[in-house]
Amino acid sequence: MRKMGSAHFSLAEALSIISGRSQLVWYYCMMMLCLIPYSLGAGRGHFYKWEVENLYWSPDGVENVVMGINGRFPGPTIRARAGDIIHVQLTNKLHTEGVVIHWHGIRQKGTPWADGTASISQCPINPGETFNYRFTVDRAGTYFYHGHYGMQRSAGLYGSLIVDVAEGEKEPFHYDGEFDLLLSDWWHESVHRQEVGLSSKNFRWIGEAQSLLINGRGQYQCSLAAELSANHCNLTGSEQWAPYILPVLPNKTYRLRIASTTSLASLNLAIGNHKMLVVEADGNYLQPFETSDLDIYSGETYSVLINTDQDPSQNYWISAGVRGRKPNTTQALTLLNYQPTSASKTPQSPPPITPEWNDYNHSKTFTNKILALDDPRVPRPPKNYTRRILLLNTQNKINGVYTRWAINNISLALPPTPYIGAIKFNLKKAFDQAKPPENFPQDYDVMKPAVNPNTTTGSGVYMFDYNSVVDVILQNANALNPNVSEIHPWHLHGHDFWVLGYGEGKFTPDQEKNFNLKNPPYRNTAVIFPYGWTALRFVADNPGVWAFHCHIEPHLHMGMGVVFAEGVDRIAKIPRQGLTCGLTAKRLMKGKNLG
Ligand SMILES: O=C1O[C@H]([C@@H](O)CO)C(O)=C1O
Repeated sequence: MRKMGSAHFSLAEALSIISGRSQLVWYYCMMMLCLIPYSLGAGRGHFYKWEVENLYWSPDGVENVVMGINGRFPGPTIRARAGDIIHVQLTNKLHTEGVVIHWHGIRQKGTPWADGTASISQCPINPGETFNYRFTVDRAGTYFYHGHYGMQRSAGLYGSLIVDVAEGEKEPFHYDGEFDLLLSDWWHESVHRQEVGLSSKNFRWIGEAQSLLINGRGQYQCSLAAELSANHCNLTGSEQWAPYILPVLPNKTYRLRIASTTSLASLNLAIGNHKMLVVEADGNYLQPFETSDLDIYSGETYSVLINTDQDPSQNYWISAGVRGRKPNTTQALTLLNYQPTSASKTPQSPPPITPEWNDYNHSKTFTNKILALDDPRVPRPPKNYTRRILLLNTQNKINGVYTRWAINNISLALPPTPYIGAIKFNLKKAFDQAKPPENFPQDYDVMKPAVNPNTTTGSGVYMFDYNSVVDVILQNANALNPNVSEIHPWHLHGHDFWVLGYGEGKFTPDQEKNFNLKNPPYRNTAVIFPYGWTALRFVADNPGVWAFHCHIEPHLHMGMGVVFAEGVDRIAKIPRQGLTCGLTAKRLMKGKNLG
């Protein structure tokens, strides 16, 4: 039954996900009772056996070390149907560091211990050890997975996770074929060196990426577009860094599933001569809208439809370039290759030009077009909230020497005991018991550097009443240097939220009257623009402990995140596998039951 890659797994395993009590389940299965849930329509199971290891690889033509899975970079694509059960048996083959994998956009209803966030939902998996991720993919959509320990996502630990509609269900749009595009940025400096630079007394910023990658492939030393110059890439197509080409037939509709797992870059994607119809974001359907270029921030996913209605004797560039930071990285390129035209035919038109990096009006116009589809599958927000918290994002110093990011003047320092165990077993020494602040001083000037940039680290938790409606106002501000405020894409684990609105400057309660309660997009990642605010609403209906953080990897490393928790007392038995560190390990050693 078990082999490398994907396979259906046993009914018993399927059941153990549903109940979280594998031994009992085996017993019941022996009694043949396990047939009942299957006949009631439980999803199909997919079993994957993965090994995470460092590999020599050339993502952009320069040999480097990447964090891969089963000898590949990026990791294998998971493909399932809504309602299916995924079981990834993950073995850590790294030599000297732990690892975890987060299933980005999957809400982990009933399986909060499988969220794959080190210090929050589990202990890092030690070298040589194996952890079983079992969870249900409850909704069709475009997702991805990635490392969530230190900066392992930046090291290349990521892959696509695609969920099709359940058998017999239909998408609200038609397409003839599809491609997955996983976008990332790539540094030649090792992630270990980057982490040291960011955490040292003499702060060293990572700088801009050397390359942008599409499905793990970029070109650093040469250009695909520079046909007549010596700099033209000389490729056979079999290189690890040869572009992932999209072969299409004329007069068809294709779905491109686009996910950004970038460490730092905000991107803009465009296809020469082709418009895109945007239909899905973060696993939720959108009111379709047409665009000639698409902004995508780290942690976001989109589906777009394109019609291959252009001259079929030509090929067309697909390009992705940096937005929101002064770019120092060349565009990523690949080809929309009309069949039977040869893929070696260079497009007639040059690659689309990325809008100016600081043309924020362009980004805001795009963002404001993103609205939920009028469809019962996309939930609408409750009209009122139970609790509202304001989160001020600032860049700070600690003791005048370390550079960090802070939320309401606390910079997140993750503790060694996973919160999920610490809260469930009331281990008060495991993290700061003081409630983290819910707002910031009224007179804080978001347009200027902080008067006193000093901050402290903390590990407190925002605890929400189960089923309460929470509003979060993310407030951006000036960074340490004058006239600098950056883009931050915030990602919430365990939930989707409604994006009720965006605004400029400091949020004031009277702006609530402009909130979109009718058809706000339902997402798991939303951006705050420089000097602006973003208002989110979600229902705290998923028992667990959930990270909410800036998806820019170095920013999270520098403390830009908070921890949310709700209904932890309702969590069924947490598998011991994930709790064998910190104070939960001590509890296990004392022989105390973790149930
Ligand atoms: O966190 C960051 O640090 C640098 C800069 O602010 C200090 O060098 C930068 O561009 C960030 O996004």
